[in-house]
Amino acid sequence: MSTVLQARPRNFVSTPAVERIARRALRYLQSGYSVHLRGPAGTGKTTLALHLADLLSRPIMLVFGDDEFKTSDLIGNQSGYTRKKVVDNYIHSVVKVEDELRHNWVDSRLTLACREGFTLVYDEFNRSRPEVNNVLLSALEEKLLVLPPSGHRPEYLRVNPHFRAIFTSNPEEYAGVHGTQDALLDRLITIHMPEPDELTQQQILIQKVGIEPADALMIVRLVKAFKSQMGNHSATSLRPSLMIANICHEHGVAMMTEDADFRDVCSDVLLSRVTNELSPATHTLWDLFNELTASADVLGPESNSTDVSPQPEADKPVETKGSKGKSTTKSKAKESAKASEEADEAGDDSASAPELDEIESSILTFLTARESASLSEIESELSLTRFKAVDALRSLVEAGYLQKQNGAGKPAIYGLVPEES
Ligand SMILES: Nc1ncnc2c1ncn2[C@@H]1O[C@H](COP(=O)(O)OP(=O)(O)OP(=O)(O)O)[C@@H](O)[C@H]1O
Repeated sequence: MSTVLQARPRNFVSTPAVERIARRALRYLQSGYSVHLRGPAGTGKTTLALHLADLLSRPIMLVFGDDEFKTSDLIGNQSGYTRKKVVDNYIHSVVKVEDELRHNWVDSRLTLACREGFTLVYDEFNRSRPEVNNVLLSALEEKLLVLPPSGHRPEYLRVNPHFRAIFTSNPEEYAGVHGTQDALLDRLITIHMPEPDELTQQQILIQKVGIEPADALMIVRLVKAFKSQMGNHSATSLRPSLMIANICHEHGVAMMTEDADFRDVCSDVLLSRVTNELSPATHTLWDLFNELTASADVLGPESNSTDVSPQPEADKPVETKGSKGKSTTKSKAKESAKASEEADEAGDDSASAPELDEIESSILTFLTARESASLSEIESELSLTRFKAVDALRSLVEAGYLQKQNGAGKPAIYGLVPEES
């Protein structure tokens, strides 16, 4: 017996890139064509296929390609017998016995889908041997499914007009994958599924795992950078990113490149996937951790001042932390106002107060209300990208508005520079 699947992919993430592919595929399906989603492992083909099948609002038959498959696994087979015995004893001296033995035919998923007009999702169909899939050729083109000869039922099944098929496949260079007959490809509309873009991967991590946008972005970038440096193009970074995010989220591991547990999780997930030698791969990963740590490591105490991105002279505060000790944010504001008044009186532009851009001002306003926050919190509250947040925080720390506190193994916290007593 075949079970009908009512699939509603949970947390399906639809970003503009996903939406575009989905719209294209849906258009073809609505016009009566079958669609083939092809791409490397982990690009979201199965998820999209089920989403599309769900959009078609018909029951779904899900089949997974398998090298061991026989045609009967697709269309059905004879299963057991029905015996019919008629004993006719109408005239007591004559007994007529009719004994009939019939094979029972059981539809498999393709036959059921064709008969009832369901949507067939044939996942990784090229893992089945090509000759097994031949039965699809007439079903897709002539809309006739050819069944094995039998004296008790028709050998041709007219395909229900609602029947649609969505195929997914990995490229042929993958292990365990067969070539596909041109005749079948010719009947399908093939859409190439590339690696999901950064935004899609980030959104999938946020929605499926429930982590902060900044953490999701950092993991996606780390995995992507590692994969590209290792020259690994056979799989996407989505699955390993999801694994790392899930494990860290469930076990309370700080998603920070300087955290030892985080590094362990990433190493276990990522290094097991590389075909390169382990030692250089480990070095590459460690270099990436350090690079990312450095890029998120906004200017700390004065000792890091060489790290500061240069600012135009006129924008620099009148008093810097290094020259006259720490000033408070409030007193800085007063200083700025005073400096600006003096400058107005003297007609001198050079002493004007440091100008804050929109992002810096919004961070200051946010921290005035919150007192302190981590980089991730600032990013997500103010919807900033990591680079914009880091740049703005660096400027604010350098200008003496903010201070950064590094906690061992915990995210750095930014807060207003306290009032001088
Ligand atoms: N649009 C999406 N929304 C939510 N989750 C997604 C989306 N796309 C992919 N995923 C998630 O990414 C992971 C990989 O997706 P999926 O299994 O669909 O990829 P695939 O291309 O079929 O991989 P394979 O070729 O290895 O079978 C899954 O955990 C899936 O839930």
